[in-house]
Amino acid sequence: MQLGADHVVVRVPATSANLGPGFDSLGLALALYDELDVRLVASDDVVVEVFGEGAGQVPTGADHLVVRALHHTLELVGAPLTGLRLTCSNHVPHSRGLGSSAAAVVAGVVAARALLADPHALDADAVLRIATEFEGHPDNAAPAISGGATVAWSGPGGPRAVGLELDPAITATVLVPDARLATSRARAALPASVPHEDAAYTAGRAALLVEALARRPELLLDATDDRLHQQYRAGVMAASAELLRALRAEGFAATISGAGPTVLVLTEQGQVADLDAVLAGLVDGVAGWRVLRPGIDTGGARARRLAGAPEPGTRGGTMQ
Ligand SMILES: Nc1ncnc2c1ncn2[C@@H]1O[C@H](COP(=O)(O)OP(=O)(O)OP(=O)(O)O)[C@@H](O)[C@H]1O
Ligand SMILES: N[C@@H](CCO)C(=O)O
Repeated sequence: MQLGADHVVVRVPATSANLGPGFDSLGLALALYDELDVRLVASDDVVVEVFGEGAGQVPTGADHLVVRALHHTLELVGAPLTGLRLTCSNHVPHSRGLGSSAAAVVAGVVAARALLADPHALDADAVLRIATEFEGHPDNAAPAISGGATVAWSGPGGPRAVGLELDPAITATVLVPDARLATSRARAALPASVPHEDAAYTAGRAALLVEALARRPELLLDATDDRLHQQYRAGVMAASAELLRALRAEGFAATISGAGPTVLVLTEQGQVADLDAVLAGLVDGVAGWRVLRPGIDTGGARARRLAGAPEPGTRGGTMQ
């Protein structure tokens, strides 16, 4: 496969995975973005500049996660590997449960796709498959690719995802602590098995959540309850677990976002003032917490060619 462009820009959203009972399957894209500028250079050099989240912390050479995903994708389709200059303007907080690693990987894959002479060689399923190789589970990558709310699953043919209906009244509030937690550490806190009763309880809530998201937001509190992961992770994110408990006791559909420690609260637009009043007593002025209300992203990852061959449609792709 030949390259068809030498300069692309990419925008990819943050994501919140699990949404309570949908462990490793449900996810929601948030309008908080990493923006990247990728230029191929004539040498083999890889130079990465990072502004915002991750600056001074992530690698700045070929081992940068975006570059690894980009090179891996080019290699998969038999395209030549060249040096590049990558500039990242990041707004997705790292290691907080907002899908920063999935955003980086999806950005690398869609950037590689946009560089190809035939970007249609990789459809949205292929992007999800490659991203899942890096992530290990598809729940963040799926909404990062398509936007909106998604349910993702893996079968014999690899990972797949479908978009879910989302009531436009649903609003996402994210409570982001300063404290970081690596996904690997949160996953290590999970037990090898859970009681059948808890699995059945959680499966029922996940099914209900699909309806609550689509048409019945008044059911979000019940629908976001989980017994598979949050209780086991409380020990590695005590402050988030306590905030979650307090918000749910007040009637708000709070969940741990992804592997934590960010807390996601889903409300109807009309409940936002009530939520803010409760948050004023819980986190406002408490050192180390940021309250964000980013809106829900509906477009997913986008890549745009700035030079090279004629520009084909290089959106992150829609899923069936
Ligand atoms: N934009 C980025 N550029 C380079 N590396 C990144 C980027 N974003 C994340 N990473 C790498 O991924 C790590 C965070 O991944 P991790 O899976 O632990 O958390 P997360 O993806 O932010 O949260 P979650 O998976 O729970 O939503 C960072 O420490 C960094 O090494
Ligand atoms: N489903 C994943 C999301 C974080 O990557 C977890 O909770 O571990």
